[in-house]
Formats: sequence, structure tokens, C-alpha cells
Amino acid sequence: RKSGIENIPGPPSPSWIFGNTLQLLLPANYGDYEFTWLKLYGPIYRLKECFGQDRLMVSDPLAFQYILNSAQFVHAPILENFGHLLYGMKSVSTVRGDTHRRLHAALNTGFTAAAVRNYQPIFEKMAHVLTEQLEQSSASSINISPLLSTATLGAISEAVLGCSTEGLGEEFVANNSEIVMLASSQSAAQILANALGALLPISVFNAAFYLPTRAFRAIRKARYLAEDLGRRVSDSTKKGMSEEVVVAQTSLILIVGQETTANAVAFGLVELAMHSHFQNQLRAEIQSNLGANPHNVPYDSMPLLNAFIKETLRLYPAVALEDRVALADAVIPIMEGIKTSTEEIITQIPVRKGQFVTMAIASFQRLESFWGADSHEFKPQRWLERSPYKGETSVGPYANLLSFLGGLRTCLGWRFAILEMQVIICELVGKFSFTLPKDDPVRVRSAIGLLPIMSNGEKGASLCVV
Ligand code: HEM
Repeated sequence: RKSGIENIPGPPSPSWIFGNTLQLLLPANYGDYEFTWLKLYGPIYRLKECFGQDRLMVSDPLAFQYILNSAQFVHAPILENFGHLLYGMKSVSTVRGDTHRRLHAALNTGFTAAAVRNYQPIFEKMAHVLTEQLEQSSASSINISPLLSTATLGAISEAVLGCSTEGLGEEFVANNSEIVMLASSQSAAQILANALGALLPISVFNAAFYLPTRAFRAIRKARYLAEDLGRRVSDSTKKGMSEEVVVAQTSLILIVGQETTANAVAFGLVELAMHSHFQNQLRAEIQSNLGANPHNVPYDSMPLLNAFIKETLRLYPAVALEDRVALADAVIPIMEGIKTSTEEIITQIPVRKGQFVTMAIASFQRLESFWGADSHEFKPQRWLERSPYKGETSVGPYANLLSFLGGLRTCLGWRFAILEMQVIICELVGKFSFTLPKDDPVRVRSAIGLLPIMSNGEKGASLCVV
């Protein structure tokens, strides 16, 4: 039967095998095509997946609200299959329905505002280590990303597992770097493999866990080592959860809490390097607050710092494209009517069971109608007077951004990540100034998340630090 969305306008597909996926996922710079389609077709359009399948691209806030709060839309198969391999079948990210709701609520007790405030000394310690590393480096430019990844891994390890990075063990740290590196690549072959993987039944996909390839070897090792770490979590950290449940969350939290925050800080520092006037203003705000309250920095009351963090998360959401699939026929509400290719105006989108829907988070956060005509520019000042978001539908847990998603699967660590970013930025921008090296511009790639990419094609952000 037809997909139900075949009359929704969208760009032509250049190939049956790849559809529009290479344009979406493998452009020179992330968004080259996607943001042009957004301008041409608006917040709802249709793309072709690999092998001629239709994909509904959505960046409409009403549609987001509906999808994010409906149990009928679940992680797309490839996301779910990788989730099973990486985190096991019992992690909060892989379970569904009531089991998910209960587990999400239980874990949330470790991530309330009060709980997260207790982690502040851990973040400050990690930030001091970063300063020492930068002070020791005499190179003219330095790739900041590996240092940030080590710092954010250390923060989660201490805060959530109660052990230092050394306590994780050399083998874990080395394997973790390997996974980060493997997850940062993107190619036509991988896009095709993912499309084929999505067609496989879960049992066949799970069998891939035992394949003797470099990637699956690293995944196996990560699971095995994380299980060992999870068994060592103290009773006070377990908060009444069984060892089995704690073990299942360990690999998830170590993976999702590390690179997301490290990449956000790296993108932010690159923007500061390109906006020296704002960087100087931010430094002045940080230094005056640190000078007045060195032991009790009022992170939440620093306007430029928080405007900077919001603007960075707006332009660089870790998960730029979140794929979902409909478990049953559904009707998705939208803000404004769209004209179909048969000249009909529709004000809601009927989708069939099995329909792929992509929540285009980066696109939503650049919609001119909500964020202004300058929505593609880095302008932290837009947050200073009042919220720049002009929508009537609120979304997301923070600043009407969807960077931490929203609804049933809202990121559990969002307060953790914000405080961690506040502490790291205050420490680094208070002590150093950042510029871009002339020959190493940073590009943006969409792989497992949005990543900064150096001119040699590797993940990272080169900065001159003085
Ligand atoms: C800037 C940093 C971060 C960003 C942008 C971010 C973003 C996200 C997003 C988009 C999701 C939804 C993923 C999905 O369902 O497909 C998510 C889920 C999650 N995040 Fe974060 N995250 C960040 C940091 C953290 C940290 C530091 C932690 C933990 C210490 C964390 C823990 C989690 C967990 C446990 C989930 C699964 C929630 C569920 O499925 O119920 N995140 N995050």
C-alpha cells in the first residue's frame, strides 16, 4: 500500500539506492542541503530514504510535541538495534512503554536540580585539570576535543559511578576512545549498511554482536567492561535499583553523557574564536563573578554565560536528526496547513503504521519564523532581553530547545550537562583566549551525533590557545 505521505512535496531524489540520504548525511558541511530544503518546503516535507522509501521530515513544534509524547512513535529500528548492541536490552534508552516510564522516573532522582548541584565540585576539579593540560601545551594550536572528552568522561565516572577515570581502568579508557573514533565516521557504505541493517529482524541484527570486526569487537569490550563497572557501583548510588538494572544503565550513561557535552563545549569554543568581541565580553563577566565569589560562582545568574550556552545548543544540537517509526496509523497535527502536490491544503498529516519520521531538530532550531531572519547566525545576544523563541507551543526541558529532546524520552542528564558546561566554560574562558588557526577551519558532520571535524577529516576542533 502507498505510504500516505507520497503527496507531500519534497526535493527530487537523485538515486534509488541512496534517495536523498547522501545529501542529508554526507554534505561538505552539515545542513548544506537540509537548511536549503527547509527554506524551500518549510517545516514539513518528504525525502526519499535508501531503496525508494518515503521519510517524513518534521521541524514543526506542534508535530514534535505530539510525536514526543505519543507511545505510538518509537526509536527507528536502526537506532533501536544499535541501542541493544551498545547498551543491552534493559537500558532506559532501549526499553519501552511502562517499563521505560518507571525506569526513567527512578533514574531521574539522581539528576534533579539538587542532586546535580552536589556534582559541582567534581566538575570544577575536571575543569582545573583541563587548565593544567592547556598550560602545559606549547603547541601553536591544539585539538581541544580529546581533552574535553576525557574531562566529561571523568565527570560522569565520578558523579554517577563514584570512581575516578583511573578507576575505570586503562583498558576501558582506550576502548572508549576507539568507540568515539569509530562513531565519528560517516560514509556512503555506512549509510547503506544502516539502511540494510534496519531491514533485518532484530535477532539477525543482534547476531552481528559476535562478528569479528573492529567495530563489534570494541562494542563487545565496552559492554563487558561497563557491566563490570556497574557491578562496583555503591549501594548509595544505586538508590534501591537492582544490580542488574544499574549494570544495564552504566554503558548507556557513560556513552551518552560524554561526547554530547564535550562536542557542545568544542563547538562553543570555536564560535567564541570566531567572535572575539563577544568572547572578550564573556571573559569580563566571568572574571568579575569569579573575583567576587571564587567559592560560590553564581553560574545561573550570569547572563552572557547562559546566553552563550543556549545559542551553542541551538545551533549545534548533539542529536540533529532523531528518527522514529509509527507503531500504528496516526494523524500528526501541524501548526500551519501545507499544500500537497495535488493542490489540496492539509492541516494534519496522516501517516501509516511503519512510517519513518525524522524529527529535524537542527532545522527546528533555525526556523526563521520562530528564531528570526538571522536564525543561522551565532548571536548569543538574542537570548539577553527575553526568549527569542516566537512559537506558542513550548517544547523541550530547556529554553524551548529540543537539543535535550522532550516528552517521554527527555534527556535525563540535561541539568548535569548545563552545569558541567557552565563550569568548564567559566574556567577556560576566564583563563585563556581562543582564536582559530588559519589553515584548519572546523566543519560540522552528522555521524552518531553532530561532530566538529578538522581539515584532515578527523573528529576534533583545533584552536590557538593563549
Ligand atoms: C549537551 C549534552 C547532552 C545532550 C545534547 C543530550 C541529548 C540527549 C538526547 C537528544 C536524548 C534523547 C535520545 C533518544 O531518545 O534517541 C538524550 C537521552 C538521554 N540522555 Fe542526554 N544529552 C546530553 C548529556 C547527557 C548527560 C551528561 C547524561 C548523563 C550523565 C545524559 C543522559 C541521558 C540518558 C540516560 C538518556 C536516555 C533517556 C531516556 O531514554 O529516557 N545525557 N540525551
